[in-house]
Amino acid sequence: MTEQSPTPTSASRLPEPRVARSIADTANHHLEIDEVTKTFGRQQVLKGINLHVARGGTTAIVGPSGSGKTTLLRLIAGFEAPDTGQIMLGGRVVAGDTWVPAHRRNIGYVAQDGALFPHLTVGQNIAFGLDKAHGGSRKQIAARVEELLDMVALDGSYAKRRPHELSGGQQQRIALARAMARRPEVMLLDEPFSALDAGLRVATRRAVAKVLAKAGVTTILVTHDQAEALSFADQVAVMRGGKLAQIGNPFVVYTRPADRATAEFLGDAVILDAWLEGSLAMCSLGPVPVRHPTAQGHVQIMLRPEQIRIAAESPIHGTVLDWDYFGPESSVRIKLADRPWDQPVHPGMPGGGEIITIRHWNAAMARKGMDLALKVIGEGVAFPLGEPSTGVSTLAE
Ligand SMILES: Nc1ncnc2c1ncn2[C@@H]1O[C@H](COP(=O)(O)OP(=O)(O)OP(=O)(O)O)[C@@H](O)[C@H]1O
Repeated sequence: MTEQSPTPTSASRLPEPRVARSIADTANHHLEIDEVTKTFGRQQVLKGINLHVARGGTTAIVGPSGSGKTTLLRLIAGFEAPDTGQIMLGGRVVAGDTWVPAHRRNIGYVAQDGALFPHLTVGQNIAFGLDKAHGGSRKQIAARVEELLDMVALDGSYAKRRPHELSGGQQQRIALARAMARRPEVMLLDEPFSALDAGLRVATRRAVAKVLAKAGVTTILVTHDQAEALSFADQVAVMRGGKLAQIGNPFVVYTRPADRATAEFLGDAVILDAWLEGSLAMCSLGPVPVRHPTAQGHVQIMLRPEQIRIAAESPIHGTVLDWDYFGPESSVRIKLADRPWDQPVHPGMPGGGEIITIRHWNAAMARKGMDLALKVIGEGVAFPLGEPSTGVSTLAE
């Protein structure tokens, strides 16, 4: 192979990435948000949102604080009106040329703190969610409250308790029961688990997901917790600065993020300079295959830390700098060896020596100063040079 200079296929030449509106087929859309914008004062909070949600599907909107997630949820609920664009529910325009008020949209809403009425019992809180059509006699209301309690896996005796006599997770389940009382077709969950501690959070999230899936309710969860988004939803929409940067299934957005900022937001990322020809990137971890590269030449390649394994033998080496022990795994900081591969050197290519962080289950494998052989599993993702980093969760230094 002869030495080549970098070709001018750089970031500036690349078209704006197109973000598909949905991963579902068009016929199955329950909620359709098209070109929606919203400005508060002089701040444009939503800058042209396109998102389609399948009937009965679960979409997580994930993004940093202030990116516009709650605003979008409030527009769907009908608490705010978009400046431009259109929102359709079940094929009917609810915001745009016509306006359907919140109470006529058949949408349930659960807020971060559940917002239960402290002076009412659990039963009264849930019954509050029943309108006249679903209410009926006292006996019928009591039966429906019990049914809703059962739906969220709490027995009927809870109806007499007051909210302060419940755990945080139980309060959130009551808030969900109240929101389910009118049999909504769509449920909007605005960070409903964020006030719960880690263990309760996972259990409550599972319980809520089960209830909603069983009832076939189309669900949108807003969260700034990437792990929660990836585990809860069948479609993840990544929001940044009032735009959706990527929409895809959890596996795709995690393993093939559309850009560097999305990669870093969704989890730890090892990012290295690389030289890409065709679908093979040369970097300090050796040759790494890249699927559907959007750039060539000098790029940055992204790998998830779990893709970098300690091998019995490999031409790629690194020295352990230090590590953090987390019980089931350790996070190991490694300085890669200088120029570990026998390939032509391209201008702008690293000569090795970068510091990366990987994870390993066996802390004994990683002592300071130890020389480790490394190999890469799976494919990397190439980003054109010059993509800004969010500065979040970057493991490569
Ligand atoms: N009613 C309002 N009036 C003025 N500004 C608002 C209003 N609602 C939201 N904003 C602003 O819009 C921006 C986006 O807010 P939003 O609550 O939608 O973000 P978010 O992504 O949900 O954030 P967080 O994760 O912190 O809840 C923020 O800068 C916020 O201050």
